[in-house]
Amino acid sequence: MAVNHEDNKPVGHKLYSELAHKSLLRSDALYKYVLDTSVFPREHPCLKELREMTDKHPRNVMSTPADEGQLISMLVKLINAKNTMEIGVYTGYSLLSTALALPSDGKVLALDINREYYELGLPMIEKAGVAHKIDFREVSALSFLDQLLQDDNYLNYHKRVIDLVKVGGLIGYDNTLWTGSVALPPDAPMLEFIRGYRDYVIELNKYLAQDSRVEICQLTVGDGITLCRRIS
Ligand SMILES: C[S@@+](CC[C@H](N)C(=O)[O-])C[C@H]1O[C@@H](n2cnc3c(N)ncnc32)[C@H](O)[C@@H]1O
Repeated sequence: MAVNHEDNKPVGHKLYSELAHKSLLRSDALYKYVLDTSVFPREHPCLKELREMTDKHPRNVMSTPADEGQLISMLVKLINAKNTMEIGVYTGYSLLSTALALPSDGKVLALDINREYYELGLPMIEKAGVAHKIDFREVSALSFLDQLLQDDNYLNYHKRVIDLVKVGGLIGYDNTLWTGSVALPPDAPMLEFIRGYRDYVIELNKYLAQDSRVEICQLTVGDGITLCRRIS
């Protein structure tokens, strides 16, 4: 749900087509400035190719934006990550960002229920010379992580993933502001797919805020990313 911040009225999905991006930064000109100045000039050519290919895909709204890919790359390097996991690959923009940022012996376990999406981006991943770092599994992530859980909601991911991350390790949850809908009243008009997942996102955010095992930082990049650094 997009919100016009001047009069605080929801404007539905119109904003996506007008701005052609899903950043929470509601100034088209400012977002373009960020991309043109700091992101695109440094984007790896294979990431650029993957992004441009994905832009033509009918489900391109799912793709990780380039500024978020840049953030992921920086984080992977800052924490000297070696073993990472990506849940939800789509065509692989964040996966390729991660794989490029990892050392040559680094690994990404990449989980998605749809191999076809992954295969769309695979030629660019191979061209970038990082396919050897990726272990792709076509699985439903929760059943892969823990056969016991039935309910595919966001909080259940946290309950599994936290045990897989060492103290000092980092988890990044994407879409935690869910196009801004988390701050709207429940009866506000919003797209069905936004409403359908909104409560799960709110539940995750509340849980993370009180989870003493992690230090958290809510970023307003892309659709909202919550960084969780495991501290105990
Ligand atoms: C928002 S997209 C991910 C975007 C991706 N990180 C990128 O860089 O473009 C969500 C992905 O999650 C996958 N997915 C949905 N439910 C899943 C599940 N239960 N287990 C694994 N993958 C799932 C979808 O097939 C889709 O490719």
